[in-house]
Amino acid sequence: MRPRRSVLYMPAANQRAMDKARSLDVDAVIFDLEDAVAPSAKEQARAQACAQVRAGGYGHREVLIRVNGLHTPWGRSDFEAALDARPDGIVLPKVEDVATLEHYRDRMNDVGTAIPLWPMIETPAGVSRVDQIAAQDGVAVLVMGTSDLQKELRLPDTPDRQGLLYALSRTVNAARRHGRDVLDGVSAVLDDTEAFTRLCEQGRALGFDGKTLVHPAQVAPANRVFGPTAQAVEHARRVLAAWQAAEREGKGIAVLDGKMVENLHAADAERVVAFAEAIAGRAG
Ligand SMILES: CC(C)(COP(=O)(O)OP(=O)(O)OC[C@H]1O[C@@H](n2cnc3c(N)ncnc32)[C@H](O)[C@@H]1OP(=O)(O)O)[C@@H](O)C(=O)NCCC(=O)NCCSC(=O)C[C@H](O)C(=O)O
Ligand SMILES: [Mg+2]
Repeated sequence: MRPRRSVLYMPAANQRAMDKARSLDVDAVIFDLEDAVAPSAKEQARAQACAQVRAGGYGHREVLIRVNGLHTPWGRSDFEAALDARPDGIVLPKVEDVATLEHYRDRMNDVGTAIPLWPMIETPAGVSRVDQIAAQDGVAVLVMGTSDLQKELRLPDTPDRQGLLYALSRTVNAARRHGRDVLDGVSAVLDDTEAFTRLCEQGRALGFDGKTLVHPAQVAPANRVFGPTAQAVEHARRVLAAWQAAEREGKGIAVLDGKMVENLHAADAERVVAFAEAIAGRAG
């Protein structure tokens, strides 16, 4: 199990941010070559992102590169350079169909490499085809691009994200159906921890594994909300103990604190404990 509670973007043109990420308590970092980089800085950013991946030093953190789309002047060269640098994953913006993913996969086959793909769902077409996208070999994580999607859908910027709920839930459903992780989109709120925490809680309630972030101040709230609480871990351990005791007695069902415990509760508890152990191992 891989914790992906906090996944921080940074512009690959910003050397200082990429250096700083080595000391942040994030689960993953994304060096962005797409929207956070001005056209005039694209080539330099690409070279810096790849150099940073090669230099390493990010410890337990997954390191990813977000490339520009295939329809842009930089997309193909970004992908080639990323394949060469071998990050832990490649984030693909605005994926709308299976053919796009096949192109990337064919290219990886050509050069005999396989790097996990993290397609972004951030257009109406992407939302409509998200199940087919999630089903593709090589896809590890689905990433919501809520800023682009909000723009495409012409949605007002409301704190409850009402207009996005269909796309968010549809994407979570597709991810779960095909066994992928799924990340919520970014928030531009940098100076209001309470408001940002509420957004994380909404994402957690919708079923996301974690949130994509744009600033170090967002890391701690995301880790807190998307990680299991100490009480949840303690409860999960008790559920497992009760279930194992029932199994030893040849029973297919247990009772704990006046509540029925079935196989599915035990499986969920196992996942919570494994998640907590993965986070603890990561910290160590
Ligand atoms: C938003 C920012 C431009 C703000 O930057 P800045 O003014 O430098 O912030 P601070 O002065 O508060 O920074 C304090 C220190 O933290 C470092 N820092 C800041 N941001 C990051 C970061 N993202 N990663 C790592 N480190 C960061 C600063 O360097 C300061 O360090 P120090 O000097 O040592 O004290 C900036 O936060 C920023 O650029 N954020 C990322 C923006 C980004 O990548 N956007 C693209 C991805 S989101 C997207 O595209 C949406 C998606 O596609 C969709 O459609 O939804
Ligand atoms: Mg976007």
